[in-house]
Amino acid sequence: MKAVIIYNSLTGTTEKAAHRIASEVRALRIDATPVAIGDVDDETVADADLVIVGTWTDGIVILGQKPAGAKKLRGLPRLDGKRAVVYCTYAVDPGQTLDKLVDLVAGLGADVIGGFALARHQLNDDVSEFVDRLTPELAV
Ligand SMILES: Cc1cc2nc3c(=O)[nH]c(=O)nc-3n(C[C@H](O)[C@H](O)[C@H](O)COP(=O)(O)O)c2cc1C
Repeated sequence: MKAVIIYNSLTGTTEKAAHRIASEVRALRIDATPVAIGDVDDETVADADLVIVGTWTDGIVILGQKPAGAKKLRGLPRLDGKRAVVYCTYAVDPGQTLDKLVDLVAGLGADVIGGFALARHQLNDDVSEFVDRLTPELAV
């Protein structure tokens, strides 16, 4: 099992989450690599069994929230036949960001098996809960 964590980060929170997810997943003896969205190429996803995609919440605090970098995300390599999990980080309220991110990544052809919104003020706790929820899927 090999997992890749693709992150889109502006100020570092989503990147930090990606690295923390990677280290928690590695603690389960599963290969996990964080990759910034700008560094992703076809090879990054080719041999991944699970693709985790994370971005930050962009909106007007509690209105019109959406996944940041949608254009970049839509430009990722196709994920046909891949299982994927998504996450967004947020400050106050992610609104529909996660659902929109699920749709976006499903649009790349992935089978999206779950998603999680991570609050930036309790990032470590939320990452732990996220990885706990993910653990049964990682055993497959
Ligand atoms: C332009 C902009 C708009 C944002 N809009 C929202 C929002 O509508 N709701 C929210 O909860 N957080 C919002 N945030 C906060 C970010 O989603 C949050 O801080 C996130 O963790 C930042 O991730 P990053 O450090 O990886 O860029 C916004 C941040 C920016 C810069």
